[in-house]
Amino acid sequence: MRILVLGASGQLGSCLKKVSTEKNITDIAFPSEELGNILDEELLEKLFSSEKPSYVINCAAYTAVDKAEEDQETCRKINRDGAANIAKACEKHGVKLVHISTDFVFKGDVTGLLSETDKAEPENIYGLTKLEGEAAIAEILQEHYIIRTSWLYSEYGNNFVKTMIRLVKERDQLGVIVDQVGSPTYAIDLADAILEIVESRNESYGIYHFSNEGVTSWYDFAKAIFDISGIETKLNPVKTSEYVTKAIRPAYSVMDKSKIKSTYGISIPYWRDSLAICINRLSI
Ligand SMILES: NC(=O)C1=CN([C@@H]2O[C@H](COP(=O)(O)OP(=O)(O)OC[C@H]3O[C@@H](n4cnc5c(N)ncnc54)[C@H](OP(=O)(O)O)[C@@H]3O)[C@@H](O)[C@H]2O)C=CC1
Ligand SMILES: Cc1cn([C@H]2C[C@H](O)[C@@H](COP(=O)(O)OP(=O)(O)O[C@H]3O[C@@H](C)C(=O)[C@@H](O)[C@H]3O)O2)c(=O)[nH]c1=O
Repeated sequence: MRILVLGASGQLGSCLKKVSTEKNITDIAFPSEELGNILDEELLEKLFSSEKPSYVINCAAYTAVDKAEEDQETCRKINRDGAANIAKACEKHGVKLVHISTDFVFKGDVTGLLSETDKAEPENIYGLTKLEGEAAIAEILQEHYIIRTSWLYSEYGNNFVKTMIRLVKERDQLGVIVDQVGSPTYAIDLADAILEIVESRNESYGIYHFSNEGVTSWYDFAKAIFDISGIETKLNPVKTSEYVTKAIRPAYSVMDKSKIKSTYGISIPYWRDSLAICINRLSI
């Protein structure tokens, strides 16, 4: 059962590399962006023909949320058209697709758990193009799993945890938004869940929500990062209205994970426990 990972050099791709090695999964390929450019249909055709995967895991995306507001065209090309190109290749070659999406497809005005069937109404270009990518896949390919996740971090790539640890060295105090609430996700835990789904061969296609257990604000997340790291700093809670960004972010995006847990028997760690593991690995 060969697995092909696209977007392999990003944060989640790197976590998939680490977790697949730990799980002793060897029939898996991680092509570079040069060989696996999702905007190049001919290249994808060659890759699918040579690798002959049973599953593709797509981690490739445009993830610069603020930049996307001014760079709509590129963002849409990657998040919508790129996703469609992969789905077309999967359909042609009889391949199952695991695609990753985001809590930013939601508006963030519901203070309850968001289920897979709740209305998605993105407030920013990144979220909108990710939702368009989901729709394109669903139209082209039946054999798809779309996993929406939120607030991804790990020891790899760019993320909030690494940004906080960098900024604290540069500034004597930090202001972090306290009125945006969600669930952080250790990308290693997500990689583990994705590989469990693939290895289960359970063909319950459709949309799933996955994050770590628990709920927090960006401010409380930052506080936990510094507490666990033993870093003392002056951390100020700020309101969204006081922290100007190009993109609007959901005020409340907490996803219900019962579907993925009951379908695949996945047990999900509490966010603070996974954060401690990540910080421990970062400081090794
Ligand atoms: N990061 C987060 O907080 C969250 C992410 N997600 C979703 O999870 C998935 C993985 O995210 P993450 O690993 O953090 O993101 P990264 O930005 O770390 O990784 C995305 C990768 O895709 C690559 N890429 C961009 N364009 C192409 C292309 N045309 N062909 C092939 N590869 C390309 C990027 O390369 P390059 O760097 O060269 O552009 C990068 O290596 C994405 O679908 C994202 O939308 C969902 C919720 C939260
Ligand atoms: C760096 C920084 C950020 N913030 C705020 C801005 C924002 O509301 C929040 C997180 O900022 P970041 O830019 O790190 O993260 P952001 O890019 O908004 O993260 C999102 O990325 C995309 C890809 C997703 O899919 C989402 O689930 C989510 O993880 O923290 C502060 O308040 N103070 C700071 O010093």
